[in-house]
Amino acid sequence: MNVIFRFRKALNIKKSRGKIQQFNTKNLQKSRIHKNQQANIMEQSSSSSYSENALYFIQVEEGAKQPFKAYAESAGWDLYSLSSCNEVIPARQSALINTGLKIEVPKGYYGRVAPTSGNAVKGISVDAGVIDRGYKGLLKVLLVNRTDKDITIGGGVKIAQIIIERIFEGSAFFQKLDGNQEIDNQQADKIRGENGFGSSGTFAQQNQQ
Ligand SMILES: O=c1ccn([C@H]2C[C@H](O)[C@@H](COP(=O)(O)OP(=O)(O)OP(=O)(O)O)O2)c(=O)[nH]1
Repeated sequence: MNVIFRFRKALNIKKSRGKIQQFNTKNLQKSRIHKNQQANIMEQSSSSSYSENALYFIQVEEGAKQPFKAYAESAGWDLYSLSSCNEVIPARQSALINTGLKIEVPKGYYGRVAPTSGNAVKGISVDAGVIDRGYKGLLKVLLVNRTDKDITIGGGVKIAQIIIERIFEGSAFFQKLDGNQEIDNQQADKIRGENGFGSSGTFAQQNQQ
């Protein structure tokens, strides 16, 4: 699986014998590999073509940092706060921290945002964390402050990691007690787009009805 970091601006255009050579999926092999080889991530301009079998991290906000794999065999890519971040998470509360990135998850996978052990031992954990394929909104991390003191999340700090996991994409059936078989495709046909964080209903809303 290719892992690609797309810059908001087309940074990866290089001049070759007077011609402009632009990276796309056809010449990914020639793409400049990020300085840290262990990161196993290729930089690409935003105008390059798209493959549904690759993982893309797309920089959409100024100060968004490229995800990083610390070791070749790390399960996840580390995620960072925006360079301008200065968010206080009050004691025993949580806050959504923006990464400034969008993500394109490859077909057959989803992204799981998980805590890093380094943050967890300091009492900072992660909630929620399911990133659906087809989600077009900003990738945000729900950080939980489990300590009795307020914690300030500064700019460009490691907040979590994202692991890309396989999912089942076959048909689902609901068999009723009377033996009639129904397939409920109402939700499956909807396009998520930028909807998230309770767009399809929440526990609180159900209780209000
Ligand atoms: O930690 C998270 C969790 C979710 N999301 C985004 C991506 C995900 O695809 C979307 C919806 O998340 P989820 O399905 O968990 O939330 P929901 O409460 O069920 O919302 P919805 O009704 O919009 O599905 O929100 C994040 O950016 N960070």
